[in-house]
Amino acid sequence: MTADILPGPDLFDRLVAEARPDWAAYVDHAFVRGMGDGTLPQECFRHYLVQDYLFLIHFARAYALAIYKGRDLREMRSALGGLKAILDVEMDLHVGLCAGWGLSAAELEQAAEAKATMAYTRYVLETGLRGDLLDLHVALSPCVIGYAEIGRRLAALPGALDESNPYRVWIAEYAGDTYQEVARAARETLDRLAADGMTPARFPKLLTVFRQACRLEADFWEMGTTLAG
Ligand SMILES: Cc1ncc(C[n+]2csc(CCO)c2C)c(N)n1
Repeated sequence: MTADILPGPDLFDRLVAEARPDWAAYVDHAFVRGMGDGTLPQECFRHYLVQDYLFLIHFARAYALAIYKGRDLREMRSALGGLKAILDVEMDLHVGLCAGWGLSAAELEQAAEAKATMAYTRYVLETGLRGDLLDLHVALSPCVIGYAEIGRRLAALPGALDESNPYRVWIAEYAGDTYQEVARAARETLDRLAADGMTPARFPKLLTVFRQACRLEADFWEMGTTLAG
């Protein structure tokens, strides 16, 4: 390794360390706390679920873009795995969760996209379009890895997983081993890409993308909290 190449490991931790206020505003948003103690108004959660359905569709498109941006078959197949997981598994899980909250598939399909959903998803897609695979994965990382941290934090709160908390299914899903493993793999992907010739000059640019994505995640919670369209 030459002196001007930063080591790959722990890129995600370094981004979080440099973006603390934005990260904290996202993972500790009032919407999140309201899920933990069960006080979040249920109409806020329903609004969030509908917008998250639209969000996941664009998220799938971002993984499709990651296939295109892959530099070899290994990277392309890895992104294909993420795309298939969303289209074949996550979307069905989400539609099932929505059904439990009284939201029909037709309702989801007809919903108008809120501005916060548009802003966040298009920012991620645009970052990936103009940049390389590392830019795209950094833009995706607050979403993929952030939800694992939120799930873990909430599950550790007393009573969060009790029968009486209407949000226990959501919390258990993200705190569960399957999702924690998805987040661990996303960290590994970042480290692998960063180890592949990332220069020190690159870090501030990636940090800008990371901070922006954290702010847009916080805006997504805010949209749910205020029922904004
Ligand atoms: C606004 C918002 N941010 C993050 C996630 C979490 N998430 C996004 S895609 C996906 C599947 C990864 O394979 C998961 C778990 C979400 N649902 N909504």
